[in-house]
Amino acid sequence: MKKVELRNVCKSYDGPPQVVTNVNVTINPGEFFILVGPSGCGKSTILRMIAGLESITGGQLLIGDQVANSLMPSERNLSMVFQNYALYPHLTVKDNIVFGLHVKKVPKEERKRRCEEVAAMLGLSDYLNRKPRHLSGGQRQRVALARAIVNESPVCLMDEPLSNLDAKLRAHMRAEIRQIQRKLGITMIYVTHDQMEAMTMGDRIMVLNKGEVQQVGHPLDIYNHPANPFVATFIGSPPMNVVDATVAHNQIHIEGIKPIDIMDSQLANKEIIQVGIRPEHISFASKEIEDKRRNIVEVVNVEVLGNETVIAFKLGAGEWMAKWSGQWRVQIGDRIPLEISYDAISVFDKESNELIKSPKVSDLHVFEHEVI
Ligand SMILES: Nc1ncnc2c1ncn2[C@@H]1O[C@H](COP(=O)(O)OP(=O)(O)OP(=O)(O)O)[C@@H](O)[C@H]1O
Repeated sequence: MKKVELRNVCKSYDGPPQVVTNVNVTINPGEFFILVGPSGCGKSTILRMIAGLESITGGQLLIGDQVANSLMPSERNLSMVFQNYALYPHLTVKDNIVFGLHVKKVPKEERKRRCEEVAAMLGLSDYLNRKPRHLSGGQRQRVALARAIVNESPVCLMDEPLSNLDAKLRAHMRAEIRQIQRKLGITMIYVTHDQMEAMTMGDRIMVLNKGEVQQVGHPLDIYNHPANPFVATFIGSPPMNVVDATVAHNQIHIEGIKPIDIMDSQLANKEIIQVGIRPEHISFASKEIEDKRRNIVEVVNVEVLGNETVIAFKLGAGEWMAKWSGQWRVQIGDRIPLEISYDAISVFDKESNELIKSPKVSDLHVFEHEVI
């Protein structure tokens, strides 16, 4: 286990513009840390700088307590799993797994022991004499993982390792990678563009956009308190609905719905704001709800996801989405009553984009530790 620290790390290829700007973060020993963001935001570049496959143009990289900027990749004591697995096609699974140990001149008996151990852990024991072309995508992915683990490096880097797998296998491998990382206690730095993967796997997530860090935090903290509208709409599916609004007479005015009463003083001195609301925080407004809080909207699309229903509806000049648990018989063209309450919304500053107010989280369930 080792920590990895980036201090003001920057990267530009052949002069401006910078593709990575002033990244500051300390990744703790044994942590599962995720870099997530849209295509081209600089995730792979950061990972490759940590691996030593790309030079660092500014700032400092520390691995453990050692400044690593100018160390060769082989001197950094890291293992790496790439998107395309990068297996040697002419070598068997066994030889692929122990290739790095061979290079490091680990004795033969030790190589055999470690290979068998890791193969058993990943369900590869029956395939050790096969060539990669005779394996399925998931099995190849496991070989790449085995090759990274067998090195017993304290830090492992993964660049979109699951993107070539089908949805079911991807979900399975997510859990498997997470369990192995826990078991071995390695520090994991994992790149993905998939916010769901980031939410489900990471101890902490770093959200990037255009080479800049938007927010670093625990998945639920980011979900509940996104630092700005970019993070709010990137994390969560369907994304948070975000719209410009005005503040007047102690009410928030949003085009297409009735004014929302402001219940605290957080918005004093604001005239223009951005309001966000997660689809699951838009509620169905029953008849008992007073008229000034009921909004009748027109449904433009319905997606039934088993025990959840996603409803898209017109709002002002745009479209919003609501997500309700349970099964709802709603049709395109129906007019349905909704409530958007002050407690449910997020508010962002219009100029700085910073979060001013988060919704009240009412459905956080906490298990107390039980002694049996
Ligand atoms: N060798 C290179 N020369 C010039 N620009 C590059 C080079 N490699 C990457 N870039 C640019 O750097 C930026 C960040 O690329 P990077 O591959 O790190 O993004 P990413 O977030 O990993 O994207 P993706 O999810 O699509 O892999 C992009 O704008 C890309 O075009």
